[in-house]
Amino acid sequence: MSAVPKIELDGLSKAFGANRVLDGVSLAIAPGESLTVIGQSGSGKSVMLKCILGLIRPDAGSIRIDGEDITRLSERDMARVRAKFGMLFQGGALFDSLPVWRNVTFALTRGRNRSAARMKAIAEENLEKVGLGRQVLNLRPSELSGGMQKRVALARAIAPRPEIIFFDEPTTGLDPIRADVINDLITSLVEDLGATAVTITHDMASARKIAHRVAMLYQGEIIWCGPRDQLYESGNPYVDQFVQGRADGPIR
Ligand SMILES: Nc1ncnc2c1ncn2[C@@H]1O[C@H](COP(=O)(O)OP(=O)(O)OP(=O)(O)O)[C@@H](O)[C@H]1O
Repeated sequence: MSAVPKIELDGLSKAFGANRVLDGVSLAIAPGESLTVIGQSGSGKSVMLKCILGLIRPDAGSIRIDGEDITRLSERDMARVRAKFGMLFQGGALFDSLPVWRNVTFALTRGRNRSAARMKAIAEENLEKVGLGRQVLNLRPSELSGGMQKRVALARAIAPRPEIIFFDEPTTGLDPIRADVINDLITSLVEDLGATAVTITHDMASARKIAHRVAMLYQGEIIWCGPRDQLYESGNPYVDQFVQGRADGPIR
């Protein structure tokens, strides 16, 4: 790991009333690393992600991006940090009232008036990276298949060339073959862009394929973090039960 992690969480804690969701999460992610976060439903994966994105303020602990603690930044400074982030939302979250090219360039225009021809050219270039042709530029998202919509959402996430990309369950709802196509795309995009990637997933095949390392969140803490090829031989009974999807074991 290089001297300054791209993302560093230290003692991150967040409770909602009596519900202690994050209870001292510590994790360092190196520049260019792809990390996958696994854990049961309700274990706090999304809350962790929202803390990093600055959407939820943690109760304690620090979040460093390129060494800068972002937990107490003003909204204006947070906007500067957010410009480093790209996000692929669960379900794509495309705007159906806008054609594909406007969806892809959404973060680039941010309501400003930009040349449509220039934006279409950028959309085309990014769609090509995810294997879609110019024939989809003027279509509405609802005119595309689910797999194609995911690709458009991916093109939108990478269009601003973010330094850090967050993927929230990128393969959910896709058949295994399409899911694997998305896994390959994520792997090559992250490599191409040299981006740091954090992916939340319930899909173990995807976790193993796209991650350099996998971290498991359980009862508010990272209970295991290791290279993807050790996921099935972690020696940790909680991880074992989870990745094998067994009802029996220490997790109730
Ligand atoms: N804004 C909020 N207010 C109160 N409780 C919240 C809020 N956001 C999340 N929680 C609670 O935090 C816990 C963790 O939720 P979170 O969405 O992070 O789980 P998750 O691991 O992402 O689950 P899933 O895999 O099902 O998406 C849950 O008990 C949830 O009810």
